[in-house]
Amino acid sequence: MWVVRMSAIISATDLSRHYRTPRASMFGQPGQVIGLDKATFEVEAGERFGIVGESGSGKSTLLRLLAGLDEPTSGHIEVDGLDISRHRTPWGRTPPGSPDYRRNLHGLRSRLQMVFQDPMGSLDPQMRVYDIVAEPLVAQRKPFTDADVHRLLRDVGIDPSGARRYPHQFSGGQRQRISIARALAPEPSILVADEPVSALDVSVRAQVLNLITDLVRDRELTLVFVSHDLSVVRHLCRRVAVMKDGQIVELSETKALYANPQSDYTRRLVAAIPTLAKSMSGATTRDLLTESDQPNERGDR
Ligand SMILES: Nc1ncnc2c1ncn2[C@@H]1O[C@H](COP(=O)(O)OP(=O)(O)OP(=O)(O)O)[C@@H](O)[C@H]1O
Repeated sequence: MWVVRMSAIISATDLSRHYRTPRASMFGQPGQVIGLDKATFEVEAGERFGIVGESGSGKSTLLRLLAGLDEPTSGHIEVDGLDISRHRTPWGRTPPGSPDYRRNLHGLRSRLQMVFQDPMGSLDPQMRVYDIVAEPLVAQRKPFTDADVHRLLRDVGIDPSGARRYPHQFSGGQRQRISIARALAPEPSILVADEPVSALDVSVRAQVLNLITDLVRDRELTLVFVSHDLSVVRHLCRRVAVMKDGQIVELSETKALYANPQSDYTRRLVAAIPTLAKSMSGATTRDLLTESDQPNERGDR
């Protein structure tokens, strides 16, 4: 029998990020906080990969490294064939990158895009929706037309007639749709979603989750989805990494993780976190979407 092994699109080996903290006194030594400690994992192309953990467990630190927004203090990271492992010095400084590194980082911008937790905070309130969605294309000097921007808006369920408006004229759910359109604009191969629904009203969470699921499937994207809520990850992800104190304490197929959590920490997470399904009267995200999801402006909150 042939075993088809998919290729890793993200590969991290012993990836660490230690933060320096200021000296407590004039003669004291600066302290250190471990944001991420020797994380090793791979994400396969086209996979939906979840990262869960309580506040302070290192999820954002890991994401920043994946997105090239920060540099590790040690370890290796490769995203879509691009090595972005430039190390910070122990003094917290970043050495100038080699031309290869800078080229890789530039390449990463079009291959990996992020959707953040708070759509209001991540969208420039002074920019019109059209310019927000086109921004990555302008930054990467990619040619585009009005029709491209309008199609992106339609793809996320926003009527293109709203393209001249500003973010505050939309509801929270719609603003998150606009950030998703912006993330999709450069046609990335990887979408990283950092708690994309936790700032949204419970009634629209399922709609946005289903939108992400559909877009990821239709565009054959790799999804890295971060949440402190295991129930959300359960609906979306094939595998999940559980983080605690900067370490990956468990990494397994989502089903196995729920059926047979290996660590006490994971068991506690599974048992303790209120589930999306429970908070929505037992309906699954898919059920909720099929009931009614044709958002109108300010229709979803
Ligand atoms: N810039 C920084 N300087 C110092 N310590 C930091 C910095 N950023 C993060 N940390 C520390 O690193 C650890 C991991 O933080 P991180 O933000 O990655 O966790 P998280 O799981 O994303 O938490 P949350 O869900 O609250 O965002 C925490 O102890 C945090 O205090």
